[in-house]
Amino acid sequence: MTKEFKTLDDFLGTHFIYTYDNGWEYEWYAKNDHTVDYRIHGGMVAGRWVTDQPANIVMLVPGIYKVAWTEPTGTDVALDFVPNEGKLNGTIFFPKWVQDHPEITVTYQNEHIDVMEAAREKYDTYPKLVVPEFAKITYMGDAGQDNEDVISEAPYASLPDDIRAGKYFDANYKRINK
Ligand SMILES: C=Cc1ccc(O)cc1
Repeated sequence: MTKEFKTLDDFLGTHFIYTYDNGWEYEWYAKNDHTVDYRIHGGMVAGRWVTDQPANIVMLVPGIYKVAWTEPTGTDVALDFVPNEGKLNGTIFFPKWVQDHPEITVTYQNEHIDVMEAAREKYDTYPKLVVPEFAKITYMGDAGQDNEDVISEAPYASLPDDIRAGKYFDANYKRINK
């Protein structure tokens, strides 16, 4: 995908894979102007995936986008995308309990919201773990808005490579092996 990002509409519906400078690999989709989906392929909570997370999504200046949300786990996230430069800056604010028990969050969160809410009550919030990192974008795809096929199964080892190799989506950005 080689388009130049200028407007908010250019950003909405875009599917990204990127690797943070600490080695953590994330896949993230701007589903619409108030919703994001993502899958985590590497790092402290690799294996976690989430759909339909409400988020605030704005364009700061042409081609630069800020996205922020708070999760049922109590984790807060702020991402600044500069897609024309192939990079972003993300800060993740983890409650202490996620650092202590990451395995609780490694699941399809949508089916376990009650588990996240119980854990955030049971365990400590502070001190938070703040992870501020730049990331390099390794894939961008024009999935269109509200495409339920983009993030629609659990992460597995070769998934980012399959997407980058063009083996995962057809010409209409639907999953090939469903
Ligand atoms: C905790 C979620 C999360 C999703 C995407 C990203 O880049 C960082 C954090």
